[in-house]
Amino acid sequence: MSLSMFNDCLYGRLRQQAGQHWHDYVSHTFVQQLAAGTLPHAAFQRYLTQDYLFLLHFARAYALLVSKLHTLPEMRAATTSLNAIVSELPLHLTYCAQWGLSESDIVNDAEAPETLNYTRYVLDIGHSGDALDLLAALMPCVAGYAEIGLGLLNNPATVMRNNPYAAWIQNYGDESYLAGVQASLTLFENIARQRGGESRFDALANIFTTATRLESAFWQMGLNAGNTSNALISACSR
Ligand SMILES: Cc1ncc(C[n+]2csc(CCO)c2C)c(N)n1
Repeated sequence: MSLSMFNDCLYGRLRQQAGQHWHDYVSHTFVQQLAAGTLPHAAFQRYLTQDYLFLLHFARAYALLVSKLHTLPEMRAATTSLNAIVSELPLHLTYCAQWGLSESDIVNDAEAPETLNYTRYVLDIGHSGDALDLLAALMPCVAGYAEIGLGLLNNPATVMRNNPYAAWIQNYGDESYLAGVQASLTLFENIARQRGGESRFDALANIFTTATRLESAFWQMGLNAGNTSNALISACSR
């Protein structure tokens, strides 16, 4: 699999039209600092904790997608993604433990506005729209992380030795993970063909770009927590 998979078909056109918003998401300062190994510990911890809460709701969005599909192969494809997220959640807790975060720290943390905004937006699109609308809201997350992971792994400037975030970077370039992304892209293109994707381009672009902006806001939430003055404020209020 190569980065060219991101240029084709409806997905490629949606990614293209998102323009600067897409660029802001995939090359966010959070991602750059992660690649350099310079991201503050507090920023990554905040991101990881909120990501667990994010993934819980994302799994619900995939469950909603299953209910909006009509054929068994499509339902199977969406169920595979749902299962991948649900089975990744305990692994996420193990990973968090290495960063000094216990399960109760994570589960009891209040959802950040950025987490609420993003996940409930996706669920709202799912409830008010059809399977294609929902997939347009899900794709920036699914395919964007693969693009970020592959981009970092293929970039000679990425620091992999003595980088505390190397395992995270490696994970998003993993073959089995990328196969899952490919399956989601295929499902998206099939549903787009069935449900008049081209004639709905503007509405889908709006959804896709909104989800992309919410991804950037999610990175920014993590980055803000690593900001020294913010870290001091949150330490004082504990
Ligand atoms: C904020 C945020 N955005 C995207 C992902 C990545 N991600 C979440 S579910 C999924 C597909 C199934 O594994 C992928 C790629 C994340 N973890 N957190």
